[in-house]
Amino acid sequence: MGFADQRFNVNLSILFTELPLLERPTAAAAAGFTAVELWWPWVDSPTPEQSELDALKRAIEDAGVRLTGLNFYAGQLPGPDRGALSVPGAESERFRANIDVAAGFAASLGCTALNALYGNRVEGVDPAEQDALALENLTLAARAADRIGAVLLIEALNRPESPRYPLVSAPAAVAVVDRVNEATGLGNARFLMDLYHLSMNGEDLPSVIERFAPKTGHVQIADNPGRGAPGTGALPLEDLLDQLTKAGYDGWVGLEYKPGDRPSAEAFDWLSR
Ligand SMILES: O=C(O)C(=O)CO
Repeated sequence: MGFADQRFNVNLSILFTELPLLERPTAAAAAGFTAVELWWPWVDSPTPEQSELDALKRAIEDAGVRLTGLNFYAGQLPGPDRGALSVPGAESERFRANIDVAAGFAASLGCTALNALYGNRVEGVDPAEQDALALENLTLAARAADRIGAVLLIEALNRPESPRYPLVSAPAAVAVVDRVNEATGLGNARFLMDLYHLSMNGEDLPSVIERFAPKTGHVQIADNPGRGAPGTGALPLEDLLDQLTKAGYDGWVGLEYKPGDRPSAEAFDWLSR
């Protein structure tokens, strides 16, 4: 086994960002990829004009790539926001308004994985209140995902870069996955195992894989330190992905890393090594 045996897709919200959004799918195809994923591209707008959605859909179709993952509206990523669904008031309303738009867009491209970032803790608001709101919103999102035959992903981020995000360990994110599945009875909530974020939290990655591979609906990678391409840091990513395969994970692996001081098209040399 090895990198050659994995199905990689490119995250177009962190790679190829030197290009306008609509040019990124073609650039990913030119770099040899058949699938892409995206954070919600309109950071200020959970409900963009239909013409904007249509233009992105056309760009993805014309490039001949598949959209395999899409984040719901989550505010400004990778910061200062880290999601909207647990944030009472306007942000929660934006998330709710986005649910059907994001699910409709995903469905129009045959995308079957929707990632719902939880949101930061808000000072002065009881965490229990935020968690109750989150469960309500995640339940709505899971139902919308189910209507289009998709899974709802729940991701752990890392504490150093997202100190106010409450899901900063694999068990914490998986506990939310379980709560959502209990609430909906649908079973379509899954863990998004981002090996970079988990390693930043100091987690024992082989043991995370052993425990949680069966509940994992998507995997993302970047090396650590630096959130760069595999080989730029110290993570044994090839071995970890092999372990995931052996544990039964056969889904996509999202390349969610920064290209560094070079054009994104040159950030895939590790694949041919
Ligand atoms: O905000 C981040 O860093 C993410 O990984 C979002 O998916």
